[in-house]
Amino acid sequence: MAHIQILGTGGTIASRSLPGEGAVAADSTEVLLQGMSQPHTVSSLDLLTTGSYRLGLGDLRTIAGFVQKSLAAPEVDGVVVTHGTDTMEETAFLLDLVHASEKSVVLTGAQQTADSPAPDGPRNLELAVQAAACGELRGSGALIAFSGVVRCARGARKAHTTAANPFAGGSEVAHLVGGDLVVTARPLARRPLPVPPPEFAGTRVEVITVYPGATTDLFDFAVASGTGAIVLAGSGVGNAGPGFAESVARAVLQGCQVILSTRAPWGPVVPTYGNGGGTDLVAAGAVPSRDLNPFQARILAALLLSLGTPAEDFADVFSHYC
Ligand SMILES: NC(=O)C[C@H](N)C(=O)O
Repeated sequence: MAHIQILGTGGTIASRSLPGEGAVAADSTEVLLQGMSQPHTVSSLDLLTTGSYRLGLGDLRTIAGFVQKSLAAPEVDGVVVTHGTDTMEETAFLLDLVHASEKSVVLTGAQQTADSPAPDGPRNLELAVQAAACGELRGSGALIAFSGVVRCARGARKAHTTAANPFAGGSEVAHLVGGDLVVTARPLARRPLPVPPPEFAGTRVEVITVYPGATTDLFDFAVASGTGAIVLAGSGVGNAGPGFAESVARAVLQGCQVILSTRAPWGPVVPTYGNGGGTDLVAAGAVPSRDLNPFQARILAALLLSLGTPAEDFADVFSHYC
């Protein structure tokens, strides 16, 4: 029997529909745990009670701090974070980047509110506790457990708005077979980064997407208004239209880091094309995000900036973690 620390942050798993107000996070983790059957002991703490679409980087830092403290407690064998699904991939990836324990941290949530006729929260929470307690999954870092599947935080994204399992990507490490958790893979371990310092909360990293006819106005405005970095969600393997390579070069000269990611949902950034494409964007100083989607690339960039990574080392350090 293991002891699992549950940290609540809200999301649909904790939400109830209020007449005229829509679904709002309301339930404490105590309430989520009522009637849950599992063989492990649990303790719970409510950090936040909010939809994940309202979270800021300061909230992600708070969550990371409590996760770290919980993992360090000798009586705790694993940690579960209940969280909205909208931005779970960001929090999960931050937790993975700073994860420095053999114990697992497992994020879960729900697609149906707690007061819906068929809530999925209780069985997702049971799965998350099972995964956090699973000895075979030790050393796997931050994981997302949802709808019978446990996957790595790195590479996971909310890929469907309403499906029972909205997550795709992120290597699958385990799944349920008739109530048993079958472990199928182990993720690569990377050297953990330090937990976010207070500066993380105020670090600005904007995501700008390209599309046919996109001007550089938003990009240039972000640079002029002092953003620390921009993630450019390019087309395909990482391309952008007229003017972007010049804007990237100007941004980098002014000390704004530029990350080249892709608006395509899957696949790596592979600088290939000239005439303003990825080859020119990288020559202008953009750092390819490889397999990281724009939103996880943004979290890595914000963490590195907040840690005071020197501008001349940024590309190397970023490339090491993407
Ligand atoms: N399914 C969910 O949890 C979505 C919710 N809007 C949230 O991210 O908080």
